[in-house]
Amino acid sequence: MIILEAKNLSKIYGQKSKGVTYQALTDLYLTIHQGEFVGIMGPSGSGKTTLLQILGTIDRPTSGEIWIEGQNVANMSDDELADFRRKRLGFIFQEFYLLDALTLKENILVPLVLEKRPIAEMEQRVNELAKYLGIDQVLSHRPYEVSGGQRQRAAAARALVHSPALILADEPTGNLDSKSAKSLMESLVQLNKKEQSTILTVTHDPFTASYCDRVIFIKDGKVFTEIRRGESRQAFFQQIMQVTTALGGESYELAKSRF
Ligand SMILES: Nc1ncnc2c1ncn2[C@@H]1O[C@H](COP(=O)(O)OP(=O)(O)OP(=O)(O)O)[C@@H](O)[C@H]1O
Repeated sequence: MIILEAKNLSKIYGQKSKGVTYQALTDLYLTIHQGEFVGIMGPSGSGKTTLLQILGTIDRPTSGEIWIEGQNVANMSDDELADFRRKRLGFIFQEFYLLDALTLKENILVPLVLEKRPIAEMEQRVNELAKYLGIDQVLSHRPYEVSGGQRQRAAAARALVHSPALILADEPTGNLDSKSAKSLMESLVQLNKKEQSTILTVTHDPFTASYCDRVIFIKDGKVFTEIRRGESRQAFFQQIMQVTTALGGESYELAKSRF
């Protein structure tokens, strides 16, 4: 089943009347199926964050269509979008955006409370996710009382708690050390398999991307190429490195040493 379909997507920043415009996305097409774990990579400035924000309905495209679960979100009003975003999407950012005044458990519960779900159901769901993500022992702690890796696991649990149609992540491992990054990605893969959740993540890190089923490379606001993972994650990592090198950009010597 197709969860997300973007057609002919373009984004122009700035105002034509002022003569200062920048075309960040050009006629981009993208299809994501249910249960897929997809990475988006590309050089700095290629349009990755712009794409994620538009797919996440945080920003609007200049033209084109975005269908999520069969609904054209580009046609929705701001109020409809806010409702749709809250109910059907989940977000994980590089900065964890947890509320310091709340415990991890309360932070994770926020999306369910907003949906007014029954308390017993909420408890069960949070405990189940926390166990999967290995944070069940620290649920009563506040964000500043746990490690960065645990904070990001809590943020992942919050993104998943209401079983959204699509989870959008922007550099989820960007603030994590390599060990925490590895275990976060392993947990996300496990959850993705178990819950058939659909995850789309922007990353500049080939190691993080190697956990995805498919990686789409963006260049100059268009899809440059895409590659799919076979049996071996290590072989996929090498492929990702090759495309990244072909596209130009940073050196990833450090990433290599993580296997
Ligand atoms: N609000 C804005 N107004 C004008 N130009 C913008 C705006 N936001 C982004 N851009 C430009 O659009 C292009 C794409 O930006 P975007 O942040 O999507 O790239 P990116 O691939 O995520 O880059 P990075 O890897 O460095 O985060 C860049 O050239 C950027 O300068």
